[in-house]
Amino acid sequence: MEAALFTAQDLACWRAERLVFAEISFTLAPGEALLLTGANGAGKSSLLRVLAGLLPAAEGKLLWNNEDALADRVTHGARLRYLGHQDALKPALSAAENLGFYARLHGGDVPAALEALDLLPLADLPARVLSSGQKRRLALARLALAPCGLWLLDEPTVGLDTASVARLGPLLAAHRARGGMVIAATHLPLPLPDARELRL
Ligand SMILES: Nc1ncnc2c1ncn2[C@@H]1O[C@H](COP(=O)(O)OP(=O)(O)OP(=O)(O)O)[C@@H](O)[C@H]1O
Repeated sequence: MEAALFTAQDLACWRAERLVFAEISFTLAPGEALLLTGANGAGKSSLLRVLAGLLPAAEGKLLWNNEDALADRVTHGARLRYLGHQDALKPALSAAENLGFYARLHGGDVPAALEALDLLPLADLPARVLSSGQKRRLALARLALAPCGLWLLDEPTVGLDTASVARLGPLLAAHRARGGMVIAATHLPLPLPDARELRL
């Protein structure tokens, strides 16, 4: 078995003076995937934000290669892609322009990333006219831009039709095949074979 690359040790999180979760620990090796499941309000989104370094943990540690993952937050931010509930799109920019913004941040080829989510026919439309499923696909197209170590995905398939969920399969598989890790919060089935489950 490969050595752990990303490790969470005894994480706890408070929100609005309520303990949302405690004693959350896991390890992920290159290529592995973890599904976060649990009832509404169990803390899946909060945990993803903690793992992204966007929300401070009340307790616990995050390690990358056995070193403090958050010692340098810019480095941590650069090795992951975080996709929250919101699609983070500028309504007035076209689909291609929205993705171009992320391509300038992360690198990668915009037409190829649009193609990966079957969005080329919509490339020139302003994001405001896209349907909710098309907007979600455009958010997901950021994953197809440039490789990175860890994908943190919050309900990635909400609003997607069956064909679009299927398109996500090869994207996730290619990321894992090159050693990328995935942590996804979901209430829906995801094309992530052999993923472990962490129930909150
Ligand atoms: N910004 C916030 N301020 C205060 N409390 C919050 C905030 N965001 C979330 N919470 C609370 O933290 C708890 C966990 O919320 P979170 O969104 O992490 O759950 P979740 O498991 O992702 O839920 P869902 O399945 O509904 O998406 C909830 O009780 C929620 O009310």
